[in-house]
Amino acid sequence: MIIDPRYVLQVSGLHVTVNTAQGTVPLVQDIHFELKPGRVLGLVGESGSGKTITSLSLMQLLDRKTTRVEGSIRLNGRELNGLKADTMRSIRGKEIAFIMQNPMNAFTPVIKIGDQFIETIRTHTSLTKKQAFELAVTSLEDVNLPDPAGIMKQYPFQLSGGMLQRVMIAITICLRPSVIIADEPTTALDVTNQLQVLRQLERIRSEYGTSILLISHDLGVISEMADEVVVMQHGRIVEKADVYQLFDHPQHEYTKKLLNARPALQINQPTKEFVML
Ligand SMILES: Nc1ncnc2c1ncn2[C@@H]1O[C@H](COP(=O)(O)OP(=O)(O)OP(=O)(O)O)[C@@H](O)[C@H]1O
Repeated sequence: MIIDPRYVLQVSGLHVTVNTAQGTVPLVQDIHFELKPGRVLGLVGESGSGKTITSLSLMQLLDRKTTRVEGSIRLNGRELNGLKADTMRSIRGKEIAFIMQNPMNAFTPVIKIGDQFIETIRTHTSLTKKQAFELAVTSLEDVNLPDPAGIMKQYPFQLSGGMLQRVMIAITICLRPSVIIADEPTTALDVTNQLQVLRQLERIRSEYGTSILLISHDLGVISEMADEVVVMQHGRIVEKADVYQLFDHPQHEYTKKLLNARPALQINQPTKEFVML
């Protein structure tokens, strides 16, 4: 495979299979896409089309005992597929980060937010505890959370889902990864919190040049945020296009069906409020 410096992430020939009692089952097949610096690539498709499996395989987070990942995943030219778990741990968070749908799953319930935040920073940097605390507080301010020092002393369950999602974004951005994979980052949130989270992602992209792989079933969010879009069905990519091209001139029948199925209200509402904020 030729390494192209125009891309931060190059995924090529990605196949994922899982071992089941019935034998080996393919989950995603023949996935190819690229992510350019400072751009947002939207990944859409109905439930079960393979979006989460794709993102977990990029992060090398699938169970290595039961699943097999083939193909190439190059992050800034470096092959991630097959890296040792330890090496991958040092890359995850620092160079490629994951924002998941349910932020509660990202935190250990019995450890205070501040301790988890500081530990993540110190795992990837040589900062002292005090410096890491200061960086964490600045990062929480950055995502417009009130009373960051107070939040540092709280346990995850003491925060709302929207606040926790923004804490996760704060942790993600303070390490300035070159790629963020956001898997349905707003699905579990109410409209106000959805808009806050989308604004933060947009700010990270424009201020730090972070590339974002945005997985969403919400085509309103995708049309607002993405530069390019990949459409998945039954574990395969059926269409890949510039966002305007995809929405104005969808080529594949499945894409046309997805676009026709979107509720008119949902696509207009967030767009309007998003622009106003
Ligand atoms: N461990 C597993 N064993 C068998 N099948 C699996 C396993 N993990 C996932 N699958 C199947 O792989 C397919 C893709 O799942 P995936 O979670 O990637 O879909 P998705 O597009 O992210 O859906 P959603 O939008 O609902 O999150 C699904 O049919 C799912 O049932």
